[in-house]
Amino acid sequence: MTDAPDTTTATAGGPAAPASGADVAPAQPNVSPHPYATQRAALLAEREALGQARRDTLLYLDGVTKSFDGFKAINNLSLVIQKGEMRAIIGPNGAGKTTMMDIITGKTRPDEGEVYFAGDVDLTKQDEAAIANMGIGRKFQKPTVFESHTVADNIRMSLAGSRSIFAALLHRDSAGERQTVADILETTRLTAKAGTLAADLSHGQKQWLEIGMLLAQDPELLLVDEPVAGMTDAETEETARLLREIARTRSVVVVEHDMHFVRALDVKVTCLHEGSVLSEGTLDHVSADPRVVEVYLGR
Ligand SMILES: Nc1ncnc2c1ncn2[C@@H]1O[C@H](COP(=O)(O)OP(=O)(O)OP(=O)(O)O)[C@@H](O)[C@H]1O
Repeated sequence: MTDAPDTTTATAGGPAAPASGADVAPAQPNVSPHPYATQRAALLAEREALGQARRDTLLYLDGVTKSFDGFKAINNLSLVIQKGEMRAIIGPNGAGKTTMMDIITGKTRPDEGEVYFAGDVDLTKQDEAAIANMGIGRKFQKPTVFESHTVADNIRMSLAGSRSIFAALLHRDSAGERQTVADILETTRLTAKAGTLAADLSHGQKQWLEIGMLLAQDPELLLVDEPVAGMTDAETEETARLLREIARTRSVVVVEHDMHFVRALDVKVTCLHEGSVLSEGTLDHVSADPRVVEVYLGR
């Protein structure tokens, strides 16, 4: 039998007293705990430490697997995003980036593994609407704005929450709402375009507007899929600045292939491959990883 840590303190010649001193504990013989009890205590302590690590994170994926017709699109994927962190996700086509986002947002259910938000919320048990309501916003690659409405109205409609779009347009804004819209327009570089129809924006400005519409829902975590695809170089640079500003108050996960943009983000990078994390760290570290060069950057 191995020595086990004794959880009691023996008094000289007498029975054990509780370590914390106080008032309870009837007299007990001073015996070591059964080895199984010791193992169980160690297991519980380990679980408690894991639970604590999970509770300190905003997004926690562990051992996540998802197969489509026997093909593992996500394969034992583990990924942790801290509160207030921005993370860039890179990786070759088919690496599982979109499927990972689908799992986080409840569009796809994993076959195995844990997916937790804000410590304790098991996302695998929530549907898409509930996940959006609890503060996870997603921007797809193609912007979907209301083209026949002004930029400001697009943001007001997203602020409206449970109001219908029609009601939102008739609704008289409170001073607080006007300020929020103004702040979002400023963050998304669209103040001068507030009265412009969304249809008349450039592609890059439409992407920013959609980011603004997400911000109007006040998400704690933003998932952004290839935001700079099709943007000019100037728009790409501005998008990096814009996302860095947003990430001062929220967590952001950005999937992107444009390495100039990823460098401008200047954040930790995760490279996915065949549904798992292939490499993780600074962009310099990840791009110097021979495995990343082989499957992605060297192509
Ligand atoms: N609904 C589905 N049914 C069958 N296979 C799927 C489905 N969704 C994804 N896959 C497969 O899973 C793998 C991962 O796809 P996924 O779209 O997640 O990759 P990705 O990293 O986002 O790629 P890309 O950079 O091209 O967008 C691919 O081989 C894809 O064909």
